[in-house]
Amino acid sequence: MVKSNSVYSNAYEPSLSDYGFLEISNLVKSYRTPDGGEFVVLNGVDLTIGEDEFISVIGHSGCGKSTLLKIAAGLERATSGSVRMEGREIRKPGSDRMMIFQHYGLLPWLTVRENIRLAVDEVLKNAKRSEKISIVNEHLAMVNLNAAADKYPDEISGGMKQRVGIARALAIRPKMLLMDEPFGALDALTKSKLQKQVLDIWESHKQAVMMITHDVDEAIYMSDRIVLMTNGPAATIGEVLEVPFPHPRNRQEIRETKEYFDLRNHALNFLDRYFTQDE
Ligand SMILES: Nc1ncnc2c1ncn2[C@@H]1O[C@H](COP(=O)(O)OP(=O)(O)OP(=O)(O)O)[C@@H](O)[C@H]1O
Repeated sequence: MVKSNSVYSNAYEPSLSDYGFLEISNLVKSYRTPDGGEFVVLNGVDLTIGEDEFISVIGHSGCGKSTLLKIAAGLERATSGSVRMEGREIRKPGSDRMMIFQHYGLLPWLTVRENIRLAVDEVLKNAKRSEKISIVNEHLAMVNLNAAADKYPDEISGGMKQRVGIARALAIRPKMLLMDEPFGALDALTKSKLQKQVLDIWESHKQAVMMITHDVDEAIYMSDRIVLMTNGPAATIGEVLEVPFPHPRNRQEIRETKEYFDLRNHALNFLDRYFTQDE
């Protein structure tokens, strides 16, 4: 059931009950071209994600990573094949899945607090006012944004905006987080702090996560498995690597291990191979 061609697949063995939460089967996505032809973006993607599993997806630009994430979010439909969450076909966006984008997606005319509150209002329609206020406050505190709660997005830094996006996504307690290069626009220090913060939150809440990244170190530090995509058009999953480090992880400590070095080189060599094919 688990697609894993990895040389590392014996290093970390999650139990079978971890699997089957999100199931992507034989997924094909193509677009009509202006001349009436067909442009196949994804061809035959099979992937199963556990309900508390953190998956990273890496691949060269244009291979269809965002398309895959959008299909899982219900923002795009597959051309054929299926994407099921807890056995039900995903056909449209739902509050059980939340997306976090690289470019924040905040509403500029609402304050930090109001941006989070809006999502809570939309999803937890029947909750009491006091309950909603306390959920917003809890999530503001979780990402250390109490002091910025009444500021507008253009009054805060990129890292803070991304924290608002994360708090907003988490506040509605989705079963799955879909993150499209969530740290891509941040400076190195902010990125590292926020990666740790997201991992801390994930370790205490344990949702399914699918995160697109271009950063192999980020993928190894954060995820349980790393999905390596082949190049497009007609991209598919080339390999799935198991990350053999238990959570919580210490970034410095794991970096000094041979397993880290081998895993990193394996992923980079895979990407180099595909890059070279393109040249
Ligand atoms: N609505 C659309 N109509 C036609 N082609 C599309 C559409 N959306 C995406 N594509 C094409 O699908 C391919 C995959 O795009 P996608 O954004 O999923 O790639 P990606 O791997 O996420 O890229 P990047 O890493 O650069 O963000 C690209 O060639 C893109 O031009």
